[in-house]
Amino acid sequence: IEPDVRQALINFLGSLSGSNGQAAQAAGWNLDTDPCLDGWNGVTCDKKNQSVQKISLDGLSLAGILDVGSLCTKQSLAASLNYLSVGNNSISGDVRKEIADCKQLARLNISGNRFSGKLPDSLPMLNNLKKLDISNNHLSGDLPDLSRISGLTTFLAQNNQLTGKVPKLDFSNLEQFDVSNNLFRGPIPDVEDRFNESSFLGNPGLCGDPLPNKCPKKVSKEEFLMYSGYALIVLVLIMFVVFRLCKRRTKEEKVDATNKIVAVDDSGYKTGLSRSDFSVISGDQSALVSSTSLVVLTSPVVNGLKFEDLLTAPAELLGRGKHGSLYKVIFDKRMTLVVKRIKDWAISSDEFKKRMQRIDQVKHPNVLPALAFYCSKLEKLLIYEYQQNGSLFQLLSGDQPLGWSSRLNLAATIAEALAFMHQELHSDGIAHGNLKSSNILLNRNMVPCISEYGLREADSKELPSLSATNSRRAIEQTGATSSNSTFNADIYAFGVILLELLTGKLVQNSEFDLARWVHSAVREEWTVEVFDKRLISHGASEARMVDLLQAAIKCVNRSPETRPTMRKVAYMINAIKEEEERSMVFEV
Ligand SMILES: Nc1ncnc2c1ncn2[C@@H]1O[C@H](COP(=O)(O)OP(=O)(O)OP(=O)(O)O)[C@@H](O)[C@H]1O
Repeated sequence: IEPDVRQALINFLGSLSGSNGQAAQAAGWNLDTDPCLDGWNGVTCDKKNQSVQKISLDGLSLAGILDVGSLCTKQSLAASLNYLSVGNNSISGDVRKEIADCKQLARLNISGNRFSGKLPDSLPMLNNLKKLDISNNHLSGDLPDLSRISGLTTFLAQNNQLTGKVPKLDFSNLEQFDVSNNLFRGPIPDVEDRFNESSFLGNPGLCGDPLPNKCPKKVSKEEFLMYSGYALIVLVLIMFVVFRLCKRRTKEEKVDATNKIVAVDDSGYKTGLSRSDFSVISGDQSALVSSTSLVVLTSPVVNGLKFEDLLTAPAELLGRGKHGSLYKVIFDKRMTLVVKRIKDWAISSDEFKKRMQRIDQVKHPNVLPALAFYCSKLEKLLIYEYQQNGSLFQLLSGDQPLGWSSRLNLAATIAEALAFMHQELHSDGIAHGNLKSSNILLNRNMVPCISEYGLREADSKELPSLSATNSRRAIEQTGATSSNSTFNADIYAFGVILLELLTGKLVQNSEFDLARWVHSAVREEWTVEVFDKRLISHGASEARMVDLLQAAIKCVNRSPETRPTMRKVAYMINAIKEEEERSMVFEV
C-alpha cells in the first residue's frame, strides 16, 4: 500500500480518535508498516494484499469526527473501500458530502454515535450501497433522496430526529428497515407487508398502514374541482333566492311604511294599534340611517346588525319613560334585544360615543353591558340583551313575597356593583344617573344586574328620575352640575331602593316621597311600622332590618355631602349580611 494511502488512513483514524490521539498507535497503524502485510487492526485488504477493502472500527471509544475527506478523496483507497463501519463509538459532527467519493461502499455503518445535522445530499450517489445503518444518533432534517439507491437491503435509521416523509425505498428488496422514534410525518408508503408497525412507531406525525391510525382522507384534484362546482351552484341559487326575497320584502315595506311612522309618533299610543305594530325608528329617519352599522361594544351576537335590521324586525314597546322609549325587538327567534331610544339628550355624537365606550371598558358581572349603540344627530340608540325575568320593581310588586335574605342579598349585590362602578368611573364623572328598581333587572339565573348605567348625566333641569319629588330630594342642595352631585344622587337613589326593599312600598312614577315618610316614621319612633308586614310575619330579624334601615337613612340624607360613599354603603350591608349568616349558623 502506497505511503500516501497509509498517511490518509492514519489521518482518518487520528481525526476519529479526537483528543485520544493514541488510537492509531494502539491499533498498530504507523507509516513504517503496511496495513495489509502487517495486519493493521480493523483493516481488511483484498486477497492479493494490494488494496484496502474494509475499515471496521466499532466500539473503540472513538470520540472525534468522521473525516471522510482524508479517506474518500484518496482515489486508490476510494476505488477499493467497500466497507466502512465505525459503530458504537462517541463520534460527533456531521457526515460530510465527501462520503460520496467512496463510490464502492456497499456497507456504511455509523450507528450508535453522536452524529448530528442533516445527511449530505450527495449520499444517494453511493449507488453500490446495500446496507446503511445510521441508527441511534442525533441526526436531524429531511433525508436525501435514498430511493435513488436501488439495491439497498438494509436501512436502519431508528432513534434520531429525522424529519420529512418516510423515503419510498424498494421495499421488495429490503430485508431490514427501521425508522422508529424519529419525527417523520405523513402517510407511510406501501411497504408491501414486509415490515410491521414496530419499524414506524414513535413518529407522532406518521399515519396509515401498518400503524393503527388512519390518515385523513385526501381530496383529489378532480374531487376538489367537482365539490367546488357544486358549492358554486348552491351559492348562486342561494343568492338568487335571497335577492328575490329582499325584493318582495322591500315592496311590502313600502306599503306598510306609513302605518309605522304613525305608530312611532307620540300619538302612536292613541292610534289603537297593537303594541307589536311599533317599529323602533320612524320611517323618515330610517332613510338616513338604514345602511349604517351599529357600533358593537360587547357581543359578537349583534355583529353585523344594521339599522335596517332594527327597522324591519317586529318591535314591542316596553315603556315610554322620561328619557325615551324602550322596545323589545326579536330577531328570527335567535336573539331578543331591547333598544333604548334616548330622547332629548344634548350631548354631541362624539361625546356620546366616548362615554359609551368608556362605560363598556368597566365590566362588572352585576352591571348589564350595552351590546351596541348608534348615534347620529337625530338618533341615539342603545341595544341591550333582553332580560326575561323582569325587574326588581316587578318582583317587589308581584304576588310572590320576596324573603328577607333574598332582599338582603339583592341589596348587597347591587351595592357592591354600584360601588365598583363609582370607583372605576369616578374620574370620568360617569355615575348611573337614573337608578331605580325598574333599572335593576333579573337575568336568567335571577341574578340582579344594574341596567342603563350612565345613560344620563344629571343636570339642573333633568333630575335623576325616581318620581319628580324623590329625585328632587336626590340632588337638592348640591351644586347641580358638579360631578359629585351625580354620584351623590345615585347614593340617594340606592337608599330609596333599600327603603323599597324594607317597606315593600314602591315609589316609581308616584309622587309618594318614601324617604320623607320613613324619616318621619323613625322620628316618631314608629320604626317597626315602616317594615313590610310580609317580612315581619316571615320572622325576619328586626335588629338587622333596623341596621339596613339605618344604612338606607344615611343614603337618603338631605345633605348630599354627609351621605356615605357607595363603598361605605356596600361595606355596611355586607356586615349586616355576615351577621345574618352567622345567626343562621347559630340557629341551625
Ligand atoms: N334589558 C331589558 N330586558 C327586559 N326588560 C327591560 C330591559 N330594560 C328595561 N326593561 C324594562 O322595560 C320597562 C321599560 O323600561 P324603560 O327604561 O323605558 O323605563 P324607565 O326606566 O321607567 O324609563 P326611563 O329610563 O326613561 O326613566 C321597565 O319595566 C324595565 O324594567
